Amino acid sequence: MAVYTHVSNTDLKTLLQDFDLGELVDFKGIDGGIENTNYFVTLNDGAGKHEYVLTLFEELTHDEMPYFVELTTWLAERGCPVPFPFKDRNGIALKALHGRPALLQSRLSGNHIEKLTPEHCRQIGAALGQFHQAGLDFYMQRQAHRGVFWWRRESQQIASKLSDEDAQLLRTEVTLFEQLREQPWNLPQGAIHGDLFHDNALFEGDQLSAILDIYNACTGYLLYDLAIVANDWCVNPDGSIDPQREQALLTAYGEVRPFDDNEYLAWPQLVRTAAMRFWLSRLIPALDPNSTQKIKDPEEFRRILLQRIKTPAALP
Ligand SMILES: Nc1ncnc2c1ncn2[C@@H]1O[C@H](COP(=O)(O)OP(=O)(O)OP(=O)(O)O)[C@@H](O)[C@H]1O
Ligand SMILES: N[C@@H](CCO)C(=O)O
Repeated sequence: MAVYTHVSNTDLKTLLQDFDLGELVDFKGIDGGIENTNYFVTLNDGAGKHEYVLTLFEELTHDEMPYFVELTTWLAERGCPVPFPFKDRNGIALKALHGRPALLQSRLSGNHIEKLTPEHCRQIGAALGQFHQAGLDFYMQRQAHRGVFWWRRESQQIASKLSDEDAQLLRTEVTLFEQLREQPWNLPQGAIHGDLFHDNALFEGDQLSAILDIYNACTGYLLYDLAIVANDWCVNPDGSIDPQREQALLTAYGEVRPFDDNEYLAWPQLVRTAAMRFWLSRLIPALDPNSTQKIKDPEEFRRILLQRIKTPAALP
């Protein structure tokens, strides 16, 4: 379960003294997630009970947090269904608990979807288009934590633990992305989510109600963000792509933010780069005997990468 840092009743009551949100009724650690510690928190403000989420950040530092506080507030104000942090009575959202950055956020309603349909993909495509449009004039920048510099370094460090074939596959993808960056394509960039897997979305019935876990957000190619979504939302368990779901995703996204000409050229590589990035981030803890992180299967993304190489992707 993803409670890495234990929060006691007293910790929480002390934190809540800074806010005017009500009395603590209940709180409970959340099972899902692998990076951060999350608790559902119930408060009573006298008029009734309200639900919140307390997140303690296990990897991000205090210095990195203002980007996320500002971005989530910015996006929520522009109608994106993202949780936003509450400010205490001094106007401060960013708190600290057990030395970790902590935020008390809105709890959004809805459930995770297990069986993805073209309609779910259409909705997430439109919502990601809206997210990117809303973020275009966002005033802060952040370099990706697991971006080009990270995968260049990590792919070299891990190579000795891989088969020659896999090490070569990683090297090739890192090089191909570097070649893409050198093209004079001027691909649209902005604030991207960076990890919009379907387990980071909630649906109320069949309506998208929340986009969660924005803490991989950074400044990057908008199309790369869409590639991350396509590789998770539109893929079958064997790594093959479901063309109907992918068509629904890309068409809905393109209706909100029409693609630039050069994005058509970049797409076949960006879906490969996105598959490589998650293959690598899953390989690192899986091959580290001392890792305390919950392990997700790296093979899934190796299969997707091979599939994307075998059948080059195309934007509609
Ligand atoms: N604001 C929220 N509203 C409703 N549910 C939430 C909220 N925040 C978190 N959750 C629930 O907690 C789960 C874990 O949260 P989250 O995905 O942010 O954790 P994480 O460890 O940061 O994630 P990841 O494994 O994707 O890195 C979510 O999948 C969701 O079920
Ligand atoms: N969504 C990521 C984990 C969180 O960053 C994965 O499935 O590998």
